[in-house]
Amino acid sequence: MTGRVYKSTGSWYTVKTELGQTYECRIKGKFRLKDIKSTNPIAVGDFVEFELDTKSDQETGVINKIHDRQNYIVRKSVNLSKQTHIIASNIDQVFLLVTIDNPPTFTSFIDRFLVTAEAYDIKAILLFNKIDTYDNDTLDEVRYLAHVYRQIGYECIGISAITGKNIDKVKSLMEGKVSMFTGHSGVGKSTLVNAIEPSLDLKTKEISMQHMQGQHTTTFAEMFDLSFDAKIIDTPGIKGFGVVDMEKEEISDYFPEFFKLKQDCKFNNCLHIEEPKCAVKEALENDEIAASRYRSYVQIIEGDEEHYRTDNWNQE
Ligand SMILES: Nc1nc2c(ncn2[C@@H]2O[C@H](COP(=O)(O)OP(=O)(O)OP(=O)(O)O)[C@@H](O)[C@H]2O)c(=O)[nH]1
Ligand SMILES: [Zn+2]
Repeated sequence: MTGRVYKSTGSWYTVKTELGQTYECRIKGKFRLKDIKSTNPIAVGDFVEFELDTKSDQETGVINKIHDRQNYIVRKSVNLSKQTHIIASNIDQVFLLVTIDNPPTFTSFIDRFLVTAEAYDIKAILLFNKIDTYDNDTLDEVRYLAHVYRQIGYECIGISAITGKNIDKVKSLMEGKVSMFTGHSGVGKSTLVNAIEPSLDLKTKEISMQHMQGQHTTTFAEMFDLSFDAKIIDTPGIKGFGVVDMEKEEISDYFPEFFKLKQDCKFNNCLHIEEPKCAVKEALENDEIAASRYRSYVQIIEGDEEHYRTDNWNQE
């Protein structure tokens, strides 16, 4: 039978068939995946083949095949260096919640997120939340940022998880798809998910607090079916959106507006930093590329993590 993994607790996987039946499944014997050094062979979101285990009293299943993944997000495993933990797979889109203040979301953070989404090959959408609280200047800032990111090709929506403004738009984007939500603590992720599906009580907060208190709770991603043909993957206790190792040379490929210009740079291995006749820098000088995007790019290239975290320059 074919099914999809909704939950994993280490040795057992909750698998749901197309008909909506769920089975607790195990993996039989050694299960290796080529090319991925992973601590877990099967992740939430995976499509798998399984057989019912007739020997046991309860109806359980044995997974014997995993379908190729469209994409997947990973976390570095704490103990085993070079090994990664696959958090979830086959994700159609990820929504980044952005607030201008309370808490502030800087463009450096947005751009890091977008680079990661590009590297993972997952569609990213920006949701500017709490617009019910903004004065005119702050709304101008939202409009400016939305303009910058729309120009690059990212969908941007101003929303309020409290008043319900544009929640219908978010819901219609979610139809027929698997979505994730991310953003700084306090941007309104729980409030938004609650506005989208009031009956769904995600455990995000509870579990991440246990996590912080140092209890040995291992947290796992989980997929939920919503009432309107949409799925959400919740990743309790997992900060951010995973990590991708990138070579310096490939970073600009994940800035779509830079990538488009790359062929016009004099050097085909141009890093768009010091090189002469660089199409990206020319575009920057002509205001065809946002200065904040270029700054984010340079920060990532320099790998200046400390600077990135403490950075609080204003978005223009
Ligand atoms: N005015 C207003 N307040 C909001 C909105 N969305 C969320 N909030 C408030 O912002 C605070 C944080 O919201 P949460 O939904 O808990 O934020 P979160 O992103 O889930 O936070 P973490 O669980 O820490 O990651 C709460 O007090 C919410 O009521 C909004 O659209 N407008
Ligand atoms: Zn260049």
